[in-house]
Amino acid sequence: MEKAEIGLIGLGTMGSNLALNIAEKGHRIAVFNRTPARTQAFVESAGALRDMVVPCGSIEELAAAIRPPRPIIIMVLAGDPVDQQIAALRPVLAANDIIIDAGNANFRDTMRRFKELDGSGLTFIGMGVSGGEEGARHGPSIMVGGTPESYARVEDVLTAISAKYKGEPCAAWLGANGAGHFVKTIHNGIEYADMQMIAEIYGILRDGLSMTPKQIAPVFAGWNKGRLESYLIEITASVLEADDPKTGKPVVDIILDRAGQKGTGKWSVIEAQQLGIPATAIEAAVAARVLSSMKDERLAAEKAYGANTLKFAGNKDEVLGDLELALFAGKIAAYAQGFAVMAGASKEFGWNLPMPTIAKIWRAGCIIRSQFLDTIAEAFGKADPSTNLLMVPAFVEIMGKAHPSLRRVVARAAEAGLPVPALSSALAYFDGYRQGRGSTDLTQAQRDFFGAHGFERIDEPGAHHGPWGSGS
Ligand SMILES: NC(=O)C1=CN([C@@H]2O[C@H](COP(=O)(O)OP(=O)(O)OC[C@H]3O[C@@H](n4cnc5c(N)ncnc54)[C@H](OP(=O)(O)O)[C@@H]3O)[C@@H](O)[C@H]2O)C=CC1
Ligand SMILES: O=C(CO)[C@H](O)[C@H](O)COP(=O)(O)O
Repeated sequence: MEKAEIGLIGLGTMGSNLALNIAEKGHRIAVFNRTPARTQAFVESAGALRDMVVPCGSIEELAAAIRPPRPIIIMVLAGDPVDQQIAALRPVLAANDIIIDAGNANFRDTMRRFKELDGSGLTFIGMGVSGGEEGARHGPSIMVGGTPESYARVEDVLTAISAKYKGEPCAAWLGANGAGHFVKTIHNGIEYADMQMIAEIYGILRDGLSMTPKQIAPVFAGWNKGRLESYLIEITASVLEADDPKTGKPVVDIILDRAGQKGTGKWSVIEAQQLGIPATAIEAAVAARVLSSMKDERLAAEKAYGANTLKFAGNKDEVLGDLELALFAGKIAAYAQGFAVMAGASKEFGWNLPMPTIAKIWRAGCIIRSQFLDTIAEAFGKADPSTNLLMVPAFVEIMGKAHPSLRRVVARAAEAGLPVPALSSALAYFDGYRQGRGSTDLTQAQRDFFGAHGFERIDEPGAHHGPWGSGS
């Protein structure tokens, strides 16, 4: 039988769809899954692409089915399963073969795997893939980390299977070793913030304005025709329209309000903290998921304090206008934070991350795809990529007009007792960022008072101490 050009391990949601996408683009693919029944089911579902797929019952069979040098994609759960698959592959592979981890790996694991494979003759690529099931099948956004030479060897396949934005492939080499997985992690961190802010606006519409899901759906659908146009806003409208076949109720009304998470949001926040870069909207989004998981405690607290019955103040049409602009302003702050974290990591790890390219390959295929990313790509194309998005001229103008709405929404939500942690964090970040003289002069004085840590003066260089005497 004709050898396959590429291999793939892991036929779950992402792997099976990615394999069909690769096959559809004319690349014969050998596949292996730990549980053989899944391989069988995959082959049966391949339809017209069946002839392009070579099912394998073992790793040895997989290696033998591919034409060397063999590129093999690992698409299994992140963490130990990836190490297990690498360990299983090593004895059956030869020099110049390429192992590509395409799952949501922690970039620190990716860095370690690069080191472990160094000198083995094997090439490693850490590759972030976004777009969920549909994206994997018809065109994801692909973020590659590794050497430019190893990318060159798989570039044709990756660009062929990737999403296209006005004909441009949404796949790119972003830097050495862990760069691709780091960028994917921050993509997901931004995704968390985006989703949380949308959920907060939905909460205001539902609880503050007493609107039903069917009434809220067209609001989001309308917003999707303007500056908020994005995949997440689009699916929000679809989700709110959907009914539960069992009860006939809107699906959202029967879904338990306990959000899951697999780790990438948390890693974004940990890395932001490690780098000393504020990512407060992402942090608030992760914390909101954690708080949501404490359902029993929340129910007990509602009993203790009483259910909130306050309504959101203001004329409905004006409020809807404010909510739309507030969401946009919050989104700008969250993206500013995400890009700032990537700029910090780029410096720290010597990646030289191409910010305009990152914005470009996020314009289609991925979960946070939006029109807005085209504006970011254009803005970063004209500015130093380490500039905070809030200081890029195009965004100074946009944010200047949008922040009063964010302020009104956060203030009214606070008065109505409606939690808007990501929106309010975004606002506080913006206000803190644009405040020339803040209030940490007092923090510095306190630190010096109790710990003799010293402070800088506004009128003299050097380290100074306050006149506290032995008050500490
Ligand atoms: N779902 C999504 O929207 C996205 C997911 N990702 C990432 O892609 C990766 C795969 O996710 P997804 O396809 O959703 O996951 P699924 O749960 O659908 O599939 C998991 C796959 O991993 C395999 N697997 C699990 N543990 C092991 C192990 N110890 N050894 C070998 N194989 C193992 C499973 O094999 P078996 O059949 O034997 O259980 C299965 O093929 C993850 O890293 C995920 O974070 C990235 C982008 C989007
Ligand atoms: O990578 C993805 C989307 O881009 C995956 O869907 C991921 O699982 C989302 O993260 P979480 O499960 O933590 O919400």
